[in-house]
Amino acid sequence: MTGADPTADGGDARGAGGDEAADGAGTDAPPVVLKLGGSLITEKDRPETLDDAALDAACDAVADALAAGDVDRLVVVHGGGSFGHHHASERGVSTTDGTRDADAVAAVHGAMKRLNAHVLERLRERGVPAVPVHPLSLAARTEGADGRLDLPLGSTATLLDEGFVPVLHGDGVATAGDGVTVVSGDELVAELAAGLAARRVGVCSTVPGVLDGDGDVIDEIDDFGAVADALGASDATDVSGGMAAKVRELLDLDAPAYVFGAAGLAPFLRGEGAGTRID
Ligand SMILES: Nc1ncnc2c1ncn2[C@@H]1O[C@H](COP(=O)(O)OP(=O)(O)OP(=O)(O)O)[C@@H](O)[C@H]1O
Ligand SMILES: C=C(C)CCOP(=O)(O)O
Repeated sequence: MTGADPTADGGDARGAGGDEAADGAGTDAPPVVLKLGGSLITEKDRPETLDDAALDAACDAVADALAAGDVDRLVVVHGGGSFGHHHASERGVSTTDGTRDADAVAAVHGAMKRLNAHVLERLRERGVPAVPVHPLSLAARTEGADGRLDLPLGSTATLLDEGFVPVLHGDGVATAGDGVTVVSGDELVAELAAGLAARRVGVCSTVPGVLDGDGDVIDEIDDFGAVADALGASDATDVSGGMAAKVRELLDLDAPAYVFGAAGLAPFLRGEGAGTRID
């Protein structure tokens, strides 16, 4: 495996559910946390529209990596794309602006569950033992502009121990003093990486990495200030801060994190570097 991360575990494949999942259960190797960006797996500017080819390719890469034993324990998170962001934006809900309208919460959460069901189905079709974890039912945010996210991880950790691939998603989140706000997939990635002591973190989006002012991929980022000028919001409907918010979240982690495009997914899962390394 050329250029492999020396910490890659090369453990048992868990490419299928049932007995194979049970056989793989009980290891406590640190997991890999992977976010599939909503920009990647949906057509972000067309409400509730999947990017079929991109989603299929991403699910192929995940299934292949598990079957080959390149990754043992894997947690997948996906973003909102044209499912969550569209509904949240229409209702004026974001990571900082909450709603007390139950219909608005149902619209955002319902859309994210529909996207989650598509992701789960395509992973399971490929033999990946993927099961859903819905953050709205688990998490809470404390009050104020710097509200802290509390994401209990017992369910995700136990699913991992039992040989499953938990699949979380950006969602609504109960927020003290503000009803329900949006929790982004990037925030979830950060919580999962810290709480599960992740080995590596990958964020797969539509860009080949974090781009500098000339449009070239930045190899490595270890300081927000040094790249802040180049970091913008998303170029599509997005209520959670785009690339700038992503880099902020990833810089706080202990685990090495990578931001890459579709072509970087298989190398990342093999334990190689991809796109921009953030640490
Ligand atoms: N310096 C930069 N380098 C790379 N992308 C950038 C930069 N500045 C802004 N962006 C935008 O950030 C987008 C990626 O962030 P975005 O939040 O849309 O991705 P995602 O995580 O795939 O989607 P989602 O939030 O739906 O999960 C890129 O498509 C690009 O438009
Ligand atoms: C808009 C919603 C509900 C999810 C946002 O998650 P993200 O796409 O990871 O920013």
